[in-house]
Amino acid sequence: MPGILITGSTGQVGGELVRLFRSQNPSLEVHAPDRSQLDLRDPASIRDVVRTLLPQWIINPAAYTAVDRAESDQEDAFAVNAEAPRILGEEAAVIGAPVLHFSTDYVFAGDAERPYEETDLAKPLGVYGLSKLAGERNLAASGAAHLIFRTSWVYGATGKNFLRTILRVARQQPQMRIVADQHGAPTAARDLAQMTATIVAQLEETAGAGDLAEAIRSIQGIYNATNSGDTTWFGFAEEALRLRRAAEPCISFAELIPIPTAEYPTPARRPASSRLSCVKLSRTFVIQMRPWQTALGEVLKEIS
Ligand SMILES: NC(=O)C1=CN([C@@H]2O[C@H](COP(=O)(O)OP(=O)(O)OC[C@H]3O[C@@H](n4cnc5c(N)ncnc54)[C@H](OP(=O)(O)O)[C@@H]3O)[C@@H](O)[C@H]2O)C=CC1
Ligand SMILES: Cc1cn([C@H]2C[C@H](O)[C@@H](COP(=O)(O)OP(=O)(O)O[C@H]3O[C@@H](C)C(=O)[C@@H](O)[C@H]3O)O2)c(=O)[nH]c1=O
Ligand SMILES: [Mg+2]
Repeated sequence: MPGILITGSTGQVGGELVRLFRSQNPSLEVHAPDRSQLDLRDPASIRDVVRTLLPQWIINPAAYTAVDRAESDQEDAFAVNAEAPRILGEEAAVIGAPVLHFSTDYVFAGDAERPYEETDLAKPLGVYGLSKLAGERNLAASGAAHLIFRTSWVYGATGKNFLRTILRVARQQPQMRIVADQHGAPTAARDLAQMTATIVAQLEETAGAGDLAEAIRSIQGIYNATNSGDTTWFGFAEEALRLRRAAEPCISFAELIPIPTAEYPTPARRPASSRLSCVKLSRTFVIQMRPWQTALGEVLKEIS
């Protein structure tokens, strides 16, 4: 039965997308194959799944997201982040299904003094960013109607993310050293899913009985999509612990110590400023993303 194909459903954004689409419209077929049913490192597996399911939409939040590990695992990072979007795009083009894809602020070098716009020059500092940039370009060249959402610093109540690391370690250690000179926008996975569902509904409405892929082509391309406002990793951790302390006054949490990036060496370099301007998104789709603090407060209520 036709419907939506969502990759990466065990991940943060994929999980939220599956939950949201299933709850919004129980009669919609939501196909959410896991890695055992759809291995994105394997082009034959991708082609097989798309040709069998013939979805009306393909949403691809799956990715190789281990930023540091990617430095020594280029092959897998590029297979999942660069080649899979190409193959998905090629198959989507054949069946006329639009592809909604996710990318990252880490495509930028991070030396800009203002928020990056979609047309700014991308110049990744590491393998993860390079592989994601290649994925954007491969999808764009595939012939599929597509939207690429560049987002940043994704977190949720479950999964592997900075917020959950901070909350865990802050109960175990007296002090935590957190970089305070990398700037960006924390973005809730659920807000990205909500945004995606809103856009899908708008586009279906616009297309009406006409061709969905054709309706998308005139606006296809890259869209920055983050919660609004910005902070540093230190500021993000500080706000999370401030809210936690208010909710759990009897528990003692680590003291946070702001440090420069140079004092937190990692295999992959990260951008100093990867703030993204979301003006294009809000103009095109009439979407206003919430402030990151509001989203954080909501997500924290779900974490015990
Ligand atoms: N996390 C972040 O901070 C940011 C993420 N993004 C982008 O947003 C999107 C969503 O990220 P997020 O939800 O956080 O990612 P997660 O790391 O939470 O989830 C990644 C998903 O991809 C799946 N996956 C990875 N490799 C394969 C494979 N070979 N075959 C099949 N599935 C695979 C994982 O499956 P499994 O569980 O089996 O490993 C998992 O379901 C991605 O495109 C990411 O690049 C952009 C900016 C920030
Ligand atoms: C855990 C920890 C991290 N840090 C620093 C390291 C790094 O500079 C920054 C963030 O660390 P993390 O490794 O959690 O986050 P990182 O893996 O860099 O997160 C990135 O993931 C990919 C997928 C993206 O697309 C990006 O938008 C971004 O969210 O915080 C500290 O300073 N102290 C700490 O205790
Ligand atoms: Mg990480």
